[in-house]
Amino acid sequence: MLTNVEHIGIAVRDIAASNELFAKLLNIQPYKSEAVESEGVTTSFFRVNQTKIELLEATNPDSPIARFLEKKGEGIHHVAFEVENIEAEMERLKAEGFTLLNEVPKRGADNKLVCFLHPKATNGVLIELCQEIKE
Ligand SMILES: CC[C@H](C(=O)O)C(=O)SCCNC(=O)CCNC(=O)[C@H](O)C(C)(C)COP(=O)(O)OP(=O)(O)OC[C@H]1O[C@@H](n2cnc3c(N)ncnc32)[C@H](O)[C@@H]1OP(=O)(O)O
Ligand SMILES: [Co+2]
Repeated sequence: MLTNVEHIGIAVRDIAASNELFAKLLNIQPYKSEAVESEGVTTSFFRVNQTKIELLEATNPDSPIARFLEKKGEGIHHVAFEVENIEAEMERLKAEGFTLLNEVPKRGADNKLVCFLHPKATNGVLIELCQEIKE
């Protein structure tokens, strides 16, 4: 079950400058900055009521964010949905014909397990599934 839009991922070239811009826009400070080495990104998170804005800057040229910026420039990169059981959702979506970009849930930012669906199978929108990691 997809319960809510957990975050909207925005690709940016300069996360320090974008932190200032979004802090002005939202009138709040980011609650977290976190690097995710496996994804070649550094992120910062702003909480906006039930959802979040995730800013993403590439930390190496092979990062998905670097390739996205090269091709499309700054902008909305993905929409992340919160799920209660990521494995069950991955199985359901695979059976429905969606293309999973990772067959096993992987560690994301903000204490989550994540999986991505190929945008070609979702009308050109990169979709991320997120499940909170309960300690
Ligand atoms: C996990 C940490 C954090 C979190 O929230 O926890 C994150 O969100 S990390 C976010 C960064 N990580 C990822 O995005 C992982 C999943 N992404 C991928 O595997 C790739 O980026 C992929 C497969 C979506 C695209 O790979 P690549 O750019 O190497 O391939 P192409 O350039 O050939 O793209 C293929 C096709 O897809 C279109 N595309 C690419 N990125 C996006 C996007 N973000 N949204 C929509 N469409 C996208 C691209 O334009 C190509 O289409 P075409 O019509 O052929 O031009
Ligand atoms: Co994300």
